[in-house]
Amino acid sequence: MDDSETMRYIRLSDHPFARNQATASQPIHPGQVIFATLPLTTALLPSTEGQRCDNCHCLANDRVALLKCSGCASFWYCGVNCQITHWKAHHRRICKAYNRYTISSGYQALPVNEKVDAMLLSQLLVQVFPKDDFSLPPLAGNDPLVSVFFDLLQGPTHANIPGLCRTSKSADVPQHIARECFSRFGNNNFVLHSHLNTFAHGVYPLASRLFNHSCIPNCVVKYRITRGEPVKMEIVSLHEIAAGEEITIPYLDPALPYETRQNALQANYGFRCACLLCTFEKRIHPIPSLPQNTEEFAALTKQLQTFTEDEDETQDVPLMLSMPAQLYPLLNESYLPELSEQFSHSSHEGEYETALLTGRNLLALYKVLYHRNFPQIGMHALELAKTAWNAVVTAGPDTPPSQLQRFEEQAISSLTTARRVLQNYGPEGDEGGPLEEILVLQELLEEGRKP
Ligand SMILES: C[S@@+](CC[C@H](N)C(=O)[O-])C[C@H]1O[C@@H](n2cnc3c(N)ncnc32)[C@H](O)[C@@H]1O
Repeated sequence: MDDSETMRYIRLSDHPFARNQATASQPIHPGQVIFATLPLTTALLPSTEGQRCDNCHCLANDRVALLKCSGCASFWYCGVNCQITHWKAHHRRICKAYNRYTISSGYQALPVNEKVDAMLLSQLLVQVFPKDDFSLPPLAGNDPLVSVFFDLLQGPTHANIPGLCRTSKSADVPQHIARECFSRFGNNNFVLHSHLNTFAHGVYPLASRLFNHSCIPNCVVKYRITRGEPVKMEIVSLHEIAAGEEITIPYLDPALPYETRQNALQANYGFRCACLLCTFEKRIHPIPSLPQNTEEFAALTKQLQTFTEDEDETQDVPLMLSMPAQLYPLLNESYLPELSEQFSHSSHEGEYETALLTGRNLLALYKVLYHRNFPQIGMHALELAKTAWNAVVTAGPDTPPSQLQRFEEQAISSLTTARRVLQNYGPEGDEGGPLEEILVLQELLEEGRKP
C-alpha cells in the first residue's frame, strides 16, 4: 500500500460521543492491510541501546553493524543516512544534554515506559518548535503530521510532565505547552512491537486521529521495519468487515482482566469501554472462584478444550460471548498468568507432557478471550507446535509409538492454527521470525526426520 492509497478503505465520520470514527468505505476481507502510516517520532526502549538503529530501528546483525554517535556515544545508527536524518530531526538539539539527562535522579526514578515517553516528548517538542520559540505557532506548515497531531483530542491531564531532555532553554518550555503536547501524546502513544515483543514507543498522528478502541476490534496494528526508513504502521483486518462498519483497534491487550482494562482506558484515554465484550464481562462480574479440587479443575479445563475445539470460521467475536456459564471460573484473572508461567517454565525445562497440557489449555483460553485470528493466538500456537516437535525429537528409544504419534499430531494441529493466524497477520517486525519458523517446522514435520 503506498501513500496515495492511505484512505482507500476508510472514511472519517461522526461518532456519537468520541468525536469521529473511521468507517469502512468498502467491504474488507480478512488479512487485508487497510491503512499504512508513518510516525511523527519514535524512541527505542533503553534496553535496546546499541542493538537497533535509533533512526529506522532495524536490528544489528552479521550484515548490519551500527555506528555510534561520536557526540553522546549513546545513540547508534545502521548507516550515515540514518544518522543524518536523526540528527536533523532532533538529535542535534538533544545530543549534548543526553547523558547528563539520563543519569539524573529524576530520569533514573522513572519506570521504563515513562523513560521512553520522556524521550518522545523531548523529541516531539524539538520537532514541532524547532527554534525554541514557544510564542510562535508550531511548525505545522512543513509537516502535515504536526497539524494532525495538534488536532488530536487531549487525554486526561497528567499531573506530572516528565522532565525534558533539551540542550538549551529547557527551563523555558512553558508548562502549558508541554502539558498540552503530553496530554495528546499520552493519549496517542503506540507501543511498537516485532513478533509481539515491544522495542519502542511512537507517535502516529494519523492513526490516532482515525481509530477508536474496542476490546473486540475488527483490526490489529503491526509495524514494518525497513532499513533506512521510519517504522511504518499498518492496520490489518481480522475478519470480514462490511462497508459502513466502524474500524476499531485494541488500545490495550483484550485478554487483560475487565477491571484492569477499564481502569487503564479511563486513566490514559478518559473513557470507559462499552464494547460487547466489556458489556458481557460486566454482566458476569464477579467471576466465580476457580475450583480447589484437582479433579473438578481438570474436568473444567477438559470442557473448555471441547468447547473451543470446533472452529466456526464465520464467528467474528471471541468465544467468551457464547461460553456455557459453568466455564466462567476459568475467566478468573489468576488463571491466564498461571497457565502462561507453567507453559513457559515446563517447555523451557523440557517437561513436555506438562508443557503440552498447559499449552493446550492456554490456547483454549486464548480462543475464549480473543478473536480466532488475533495474533497472540498464532504466536502461542507456534510455540506449542515447536514444543510438541521438541518432544518428538528428544523422545528416548523407550517412548511408546502411540505417544510419539500424539506429539506429532499436536505439532501438526498447532502448526495449522499458527499458519492460519499468522498468515492472516502477514509479514511484520524484524526479518525472519514466525512466518519463516512455520515453513521450517512444516518441512521438518513433512519429512518426519530429526533436525
Ligand atoms: C486516539 S483518539 C481516537 C480518535 C478520536 N475519536 C477522534 O475523533 O480524534 C482517542 C480518543 O477517542 C475517544 N475514544 C476512542 N475509543 C473510544 C471508545 N471505545 N469509547 C469512547 N471513546 C473512545 C476517547 O476520547 C479517546 O481519548
